[in-house]
Amino acid sequence: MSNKLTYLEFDEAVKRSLELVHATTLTQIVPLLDSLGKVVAQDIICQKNLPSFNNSAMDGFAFNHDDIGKTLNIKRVIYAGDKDEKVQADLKEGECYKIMTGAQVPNDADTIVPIENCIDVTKSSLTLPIDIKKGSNLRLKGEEQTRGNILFKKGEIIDSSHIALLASQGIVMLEVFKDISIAVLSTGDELKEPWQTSNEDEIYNCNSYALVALLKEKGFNATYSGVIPDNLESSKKFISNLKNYDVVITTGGISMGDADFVAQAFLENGLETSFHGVNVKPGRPIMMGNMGKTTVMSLPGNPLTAMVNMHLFAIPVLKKLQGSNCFYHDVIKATNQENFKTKQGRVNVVLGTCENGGFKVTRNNKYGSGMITALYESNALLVTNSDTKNIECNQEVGVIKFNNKLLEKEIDIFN
Ligand SMILES: Nc1nc2c(c(=O)[nH]1)N[C@H]1C(S)=C(S)[C@@H](COP(=O)(O)OP(=O)(O)OC[C@H]3O[C@@H](n4cnc5c(N)ncnc54)[C@H](O)[C@@H]3O)O[C@H]1N2
Ligand code: MOO
Repeated sequence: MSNKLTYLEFDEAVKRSLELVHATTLTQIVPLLDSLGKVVAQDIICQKNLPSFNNSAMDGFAFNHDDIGKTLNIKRVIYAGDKDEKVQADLKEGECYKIMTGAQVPNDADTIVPIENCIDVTKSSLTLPIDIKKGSNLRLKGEEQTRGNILFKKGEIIDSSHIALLASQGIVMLEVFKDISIAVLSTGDELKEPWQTSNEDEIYNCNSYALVALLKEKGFNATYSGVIPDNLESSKKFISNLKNYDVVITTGGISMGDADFVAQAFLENGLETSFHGVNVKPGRPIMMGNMGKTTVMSLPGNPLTAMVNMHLFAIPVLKKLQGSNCFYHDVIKATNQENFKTKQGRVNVVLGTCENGGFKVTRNNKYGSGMITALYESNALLVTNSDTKNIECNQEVGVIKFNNKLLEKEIDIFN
């Protein structure tokens, strides 16, 4: 326990927290669908043109644009999947192909007209309208992507749109960064596990479960590793067993209380503290550093604060360590719907709900750090700079939604 914490400025703490880690270099090969949510470890190069042959965007007729306005005989019908002689170019003057969406277009047709735009359509002939642009409804080989192009880059997080691209290339296995290993721990003799009986004077450990769940929501695999005991010797021993993890995240025991041994126990295990104490409300006691090859993130015990710190400070660091290119918060613009006050002299992190272009502060910003429901009632954070005293109704604000994707470039998050 230190006697007094020095509170680092928020910006500096964010900078230092990101400097603590470098992208992992460990990779693994995974099947296509198992790559969802993982960070890709190599550029993905186009191997098969998109599309890979000229094809029709409509059910209709493929013809030579010189024949516009004429009555044409239907040479044959071409279906999606037809190949070889069925798609050979063999139009004679005054002929066209009847063609289905996705079917190959022979080289002697340069334009497609949808069936409903033609005149006097019979089984064997039709008349073309005169107002058709050359090349319309013809999807050209390689117009979307050509072989050799980068489809997406190393460091991107695979989502369903990446899966579509990978499948379109016939890629069934790919290289992703191996999951970083994360241990989540609590501290405090007052804690009971949710499956235990708890008396009126005991509380349930909700932080560890909330943090493991939040990490899962963000694509990480964390292990709940127990409660660090509230005494220095046992804490030291407990922590010495965690050095194989890439990251250790703790909650509680890092403030000024007589039972706040966490910082000391980490220090005695070789922690090089990057900062302990940040000028932010809530979350002031937060501590980060490296203990050998393990990054340590000690968050305050108050449940609301622990989760807010996790969103704001910890997730970006973990994303960077996991190999993602994107580790800066995105901010969306919204209209503030209710006046509220903030504490000047500190960066404030304010909970609220961001919906339909509006931001509504939670409980008029009068909730406590120990609360659990205020977080449940919110889906976003608003960060003020230390000069801000209040946020006016109808003021445009910048908001960080809990489910935002992170960005490659840093942007201003302050209000
Ligand atoms: N003299 C001072 N006291 C405090 C300061 C300060 O600057 N000077 N800072 C306050 C702030 S701000 C915070 S936040 C808390 C953080 O303290 P700790 O990180 O040491 O957390 P604890 O004291 O261990 O616990 C705080 C609170 O949270 C409850 N808790 C802890 N772990 C869990 C858990 N896993 N699940 C649910 N609830 C948990 C714990 O019972 C306490 O009620 O310190 C202030 N004090
Ligand atoms: O960080 Mo504490 O939660 O401000 O009360």
